[in-house]
Parts: sequence; structure tokens; C-alpha cells
Amino acid sequence: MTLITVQGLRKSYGAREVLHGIDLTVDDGEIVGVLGPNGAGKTTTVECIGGLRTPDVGTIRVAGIDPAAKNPELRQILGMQLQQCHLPAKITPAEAIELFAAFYRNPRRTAELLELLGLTSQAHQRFEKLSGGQQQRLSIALALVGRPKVAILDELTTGLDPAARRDIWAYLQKLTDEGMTILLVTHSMEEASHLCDRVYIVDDGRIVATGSPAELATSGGRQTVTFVPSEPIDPADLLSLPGIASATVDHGQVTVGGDAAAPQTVLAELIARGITANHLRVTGPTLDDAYLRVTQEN
Ligand SMILES: Nc1ncnc2c1ncn2[C@@H]1O[C@H](COP(=O)(O)OP(=O)(O)OP(=O)(O)O)[C@@H](O)[C@H]1O
Repeated sequence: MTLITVQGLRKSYGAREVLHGIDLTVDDGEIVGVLGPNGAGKTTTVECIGGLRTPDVGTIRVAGIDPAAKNPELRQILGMQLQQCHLPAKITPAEAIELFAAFYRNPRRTAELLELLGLTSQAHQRFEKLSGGQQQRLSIALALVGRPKVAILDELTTGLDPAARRDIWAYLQKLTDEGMTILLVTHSMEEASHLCDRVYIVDDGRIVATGSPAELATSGGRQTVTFVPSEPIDPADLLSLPGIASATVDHGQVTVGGDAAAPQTVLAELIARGITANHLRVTGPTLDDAYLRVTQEN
């Protein structure tokens, strides 16, 4: 079942249109990522979905509700973590969670959220005294306190230490196993590859690519081969081979990039010349490669 539908979303700030027709869907139980360069329109898109901004053109439905209609039912099913969490300087994490919990019919327990987000020791510390990462964990707790059916998380783990990121990823995966749906804005390809079932790449207010992280990664098909040849080889010779797009030498190590057949092409050439490839490594295409390709094409 489709839980979020966005069709033809356009949005301007003043005279400047920043979203030029965004279409996306999120199915029940999915984790969907929105990736894209700074200023591409990711936050504007999710803020329109969350009812914080009103689209100029287009249709948005979240579980059948139009977020612009200010239907109070939307608040019961949707939890939002915003890029910047503005809370009063003197409020403590425990107070903030309890305050937010009061808006929901069946909130999560404060102690449970503090524990799961690693904030138990800071439960009674003032917001202004929390570190950036602790403030961010609190913003995640506030997005999840109402047991939302859909959570919109904007730069979920930016600035968190690697162990905290892993813990939060595992917790979110558990929540989606229990039926939660997540729309996630991220700059981290690792986060997108680890968590997301599907991603949308946005560039300059348009969707430029979509698919599972694995599908997108392999869509370019680019392979990289590195090795130290047993005797010097001119990179220009490798570059002239079919399917080879780049060839460089650095401190004796050769790096060759090319299509899916590039590893075989390079090895066949080396064998034909009687050259041995030491420290041979072949790396497949990554989501980073796909991201850079589609965002730099535009
Ligand atoms: N309140 C606003 N008033 C005017 N322009 C805005 C406003 N908010 C965002 N913009 C502009 O709209 C464009 C899209 O911004 P948005 O915050 O949606 O991008 P983003 O993809 O989330 O970027 P980032 O990765 O940097 O967070 C940017 O050019 C930004 O400068």
C-alpha cells in the first residue's frame, strides 16, 4: 500500500521556483531516502509532505490526508525530525519528551526513548548544555515519541559518532520491522545504502534518479582496477583499450576505470605483455559513483 504520494510538487520562495515538479511515493513499511546536493530542495520537499510548507502546485497525500489541510489526524500518524531542533534553552530532554508525549494518544515511554537514544545520563540536563550530537538524538526521540506510522527524518545522523549512528540505524530498522515507514533526507551514502529500500536523488528541484541503492550503484556499471605492475606500463596504452575510461599511475600503482568488462580487458592486456599484476584489487560501482554521475550530469 502506498502511504505517501507526491505528484507534480512545485514550490517557490518569492519569485524563485526551487521545486520544479517532484513525484515520489513511499510504500507502507519502506525506508525511502532523499539524497541530493545542498540547496537541491530536499528539506522543502519533506517540509511540504509534513505540512510545514504549502505547495504552490501539486498533490500530496499522507495516508490519504492532504498535509496542507491542517488535519489534526496527520499529527497522530506523522513524526518529524527537523534539521534544526529549536527548543527552549532551559528545557531538559525528559521534560521535552514528556511535553511532546502529551500531544499523542499512545506515546512511547520517556525512559524507553532516553535509553534507546543514549540520553539517560542527560535526562535532566538543560538543552543548552547538551552537545550537538545529544541535541540531535533528542530531536530523533521527539520525532518518534508519538509512535508515528510515518517518520520523516531530516539529516538523521549528521554529526553523530559512528557507534551512535549504528545504534540509531538498528533501532529504526526494528521500528520498521514493527510497521513504521520512514522518509529520510541524508547526505550519507553509507546511511542510504545501509538503511534505505529505495532512494530518490534530487538535483536543482527535480528527481534525477530513483531505485534501490544497489540498482543505482550498478546502473553505471563502472569498475575500478588497481595493481602494481611487475614492469612499468604506459597508462596511454591502457586508455586505448576498449571500454577503458581512465588510467593513471601514482607511485607505481596503476588505477584503471572502465565498464563492466574492464577488469578482464586489463588483465588480458597484461598477460599478453607478460606483465604480472601485484596487489591486484577490483572494486565495483558504488552509490557514491552513481550519485556523482547523476548530479554532475545536470
Ligand atoms: N525560507 C526560505 N526562503 C527562501 N529561500 C529558501 C528558504 N528555504 C530554502 N530556500 C532555498 O530553497 C532552495 C532549496 O532549499 P532546501 O533547504 O530545500 O535544500 P536542501 O536540498 O534541503 O539543502 P541542504 O542539503 O543544504 O539542506 C535553496 O536554494 C534555498 O536557498
